[in-house]
Amino acid sequence: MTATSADILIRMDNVEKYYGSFHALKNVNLTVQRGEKIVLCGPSGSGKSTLIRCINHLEPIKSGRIVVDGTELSDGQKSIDIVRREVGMVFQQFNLFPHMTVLENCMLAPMRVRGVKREEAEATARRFLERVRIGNQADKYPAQLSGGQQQRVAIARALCMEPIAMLFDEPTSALDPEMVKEVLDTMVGLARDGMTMICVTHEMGFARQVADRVIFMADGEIIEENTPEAFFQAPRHERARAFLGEILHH
Ligand SMILES: Nc1ncnc2c1ncn2[C@@H]1O[C@H](COP(=O)(O)OP(=O)(O)OP(=O)(O)O)[C@@H](O)[C@H]1O
Repeated sequence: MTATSADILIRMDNVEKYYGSFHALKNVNLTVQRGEKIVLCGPSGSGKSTLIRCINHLEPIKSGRIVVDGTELSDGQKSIDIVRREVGMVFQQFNLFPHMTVLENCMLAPMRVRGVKREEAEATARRFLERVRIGNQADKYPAQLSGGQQQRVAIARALCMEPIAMLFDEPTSALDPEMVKEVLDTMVGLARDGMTMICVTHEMGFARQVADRVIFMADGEIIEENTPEAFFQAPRHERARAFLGEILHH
C-alpha cells in the first residue's frame, strides 16, 4: 500500500541542523503516517533528541522542510504555535510545574492555549488522569509523587491538549527500574488506541511490542529504517549490529 499525502502526518525533507559549527542532523528525511508508531534509537549523541525537538521547533533547523499535518514549520511564530498546540511532547525530566497540583498542571495549557473553559478543562484532566491510572492523585503536588507517577502526569498533561501526535524523548531514562514498566504500559496503551507516536527510547522490548518501524541513527544520520522484526533479527548495518549488541547485553 502506498501512502497518500493525506496519510502523512509528519514529514521532514532534507533537514540539516547545526549547533554552531557542529553538524547535528545530516540530510534527514522522514515521513510518519497517521497512527504510525516509530521508535528512534542509536548511540548517545547521534541526534535522536535533536530530531524530535526539531519537529516542534524547540530547535530551529538550518535548511530543509518540516511539515506537520499540513502546516509547514517556518521561523514564523504562527506555524510554530500551531504545531506545538497539535503535537504533545514528553521529556526525560517530567517538567511539571512544581507549584501547581497535578490537576492544575493538566488544566493549564487547554485553558491558556485552547481557551477551554475551566469546568471542561477539569473534566478532561480528570478523564486523562484516570486513563493513566493516577486519578486519585489529582490534588497532590508533583513533589509528592514518585518519578513514574510524575511521568504519567506529564503524559496525561500532554493528552489533555488532544494532540494529533506524541513525541517522547527518553521518557523512562530518568526513572528507577521499578517505575519504568508503569510508564511503558501507559505508552503501550496509547499506541493501542491508535496515537501517532515517535519515541526516542532504548527500551527495545517496547520497540518490539509497538513499533511499526525502528529508525536507527548514528552521527546525525538516519542509517537504517526497518520493521522491528528485521531490525532486531538481522540489522543491515554494522553500526546497528554493534549498538544492539551493546544494549541487549545490559
Ligand atoms: N544545545 C546544544 N548545543 C550544542 N551541541 C548540542 C546541543 N544539543 C545537542 N548537542 C550535540 O548534538 C549532538 C546530538 O545530540 P542529541 O541530544 O540530539 O543526541 P541523542 O542521540 O539524543 O543523545 P542521547 O542518547 O545521549 O540523549 C551531540 O553531539 C550533542 O553534544
